[in-house]
Amino acid sequence: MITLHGFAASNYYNIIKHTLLYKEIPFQENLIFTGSDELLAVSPMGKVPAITAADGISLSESSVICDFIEETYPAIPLYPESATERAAVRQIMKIAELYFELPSRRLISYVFSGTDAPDALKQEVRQVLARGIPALNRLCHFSPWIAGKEFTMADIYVHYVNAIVNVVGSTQLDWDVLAEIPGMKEWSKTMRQSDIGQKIEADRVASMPKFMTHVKAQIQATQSK
Ligand SMILES: N[C@@H](CCC(=O)N[C@@H](CS)C(=O)NCC(=O)O)C(=O)O
Repeated sequence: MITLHGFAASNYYNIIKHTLLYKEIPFQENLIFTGSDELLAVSPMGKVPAITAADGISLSESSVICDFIEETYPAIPLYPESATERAAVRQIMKIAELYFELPSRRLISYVFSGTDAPDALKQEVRQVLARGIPALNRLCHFSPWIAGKEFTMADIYVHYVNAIVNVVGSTQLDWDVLAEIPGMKEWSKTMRQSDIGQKIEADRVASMPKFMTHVKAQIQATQSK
């Protein structure tokens, strides 16, 4: 059975969890926070998520894990059959990661600590998001799914990317970023209201107290160095 390592407050973790649930693949969850040797043993960069597959091999990096899961468990597919359409799905995922998730993530420590990020940093983040928005506008269909008629890995991926974009936009940038992409908010609502979306959100909310205790301990440890 697959073991999913990490914690339910992580949006990347939830990409993999949603994928496993959607594809009806049995798995167990192993709660590990960042900064532990246990995590380094399964994730060379010490990042969440990681999985240990049925054959004992461990993998990290969410897009790599997504591809591995798809190739190993093709019965309920999350990528189209045609190579061109598969690439289009991956293009949406990559652009969302590079120009939506990663710039927003630069402000996440300020969200957790409840402090205001420096203006220069906010400006840098705004500039990248401002290029990501028209790119996603060009690529996303919402007809009804993000890449078109079929529900794909891009729907799962972008939904959890948006979790970070949303919280950073509202608390640090005073910017409703998703409202800039017509159709995105309605599609987000559908994703949130799905059975799996609701289960993952409930698990995330339940995990928050333990996670915040861990984050505060990390902040204190950094400050006392
Ligand atoms: N590129 C990685 C990013 C994963 C990531 O940044 N995970 C966060 C948790 S949401 C993490 O482990 N942060 C700790 C760190 O960056 O050291 C992936 O796609 O899986």
